[in-house]
Amino acid sequence: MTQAFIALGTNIEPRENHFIKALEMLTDHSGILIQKISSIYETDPVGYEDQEDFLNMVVEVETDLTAEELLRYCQLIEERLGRVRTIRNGPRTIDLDILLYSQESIRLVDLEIPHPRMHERAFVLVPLGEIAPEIIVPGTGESVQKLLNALSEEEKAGVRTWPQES
Ligand SMILES: Nc1ncnc2c1ncn2[C@@H]1O[C@H](COP(=O)(O)OP(=O)(O)OP(=O)(O)O)[C@@H](O)[C@H]1O
Ligand SMILES: Nc1nc2c(c(=O)[nH]1)N=C(CO)CN2
Repeated sequence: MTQAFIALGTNIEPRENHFIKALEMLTDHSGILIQKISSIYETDPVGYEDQEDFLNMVVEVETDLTAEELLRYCQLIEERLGRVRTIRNGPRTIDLDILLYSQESIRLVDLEIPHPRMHERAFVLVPLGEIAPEIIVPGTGESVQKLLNALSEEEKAGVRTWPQES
């Protein structure tokens, strides 16, 4: 079994429902065992900013799928939940990104692990840091906590616990 981390994001309502359905589909696969689930965070959109806020979270799994098989299954979940690709970085019902697959570095045409943009994204590092602060991100030689500490206060302020207390 291999330890892997998957980031989930959604910014089309019903956002929480998309997370529930995606987690159900991950649970349903006999080759995937969910180990840890982070809190859900509400996050300012990064990249393309003229869109609704996201919900983001990270799950740790143990899997006997290869990294490519895991990618295909994540893409099946995206398809089943009705994801339509329009604008780059634009709105989505659900996005599943494989962040880490054991301590492997993988560079294929359609799969790069560690996820190439994870170390600069507070919406990934905050939930990942909640469940796996000590994990080293291959290629950087740094722990998730260290990468998180390197982000600016402004970047971290774009990631808030959810639901918000009123
Ligand atoms: N680690 C990875 N996890 C998921 N998809 C990946 C990964 N590495 C490469 N990809 C590829 O990225 C392609 C584009 O993914 P997608 O449309 O979800 O991008 P995006 O979510 O808009 O942007 P980003 O990748 O910056 O989060 C997918 O078809 C997939 O093959
Ligand atoms: N806050 C936030 N911003 C994003 C997200 C995301 O999941 N959360 N995903 C993107 C492309 O994958 C682009 N921008």
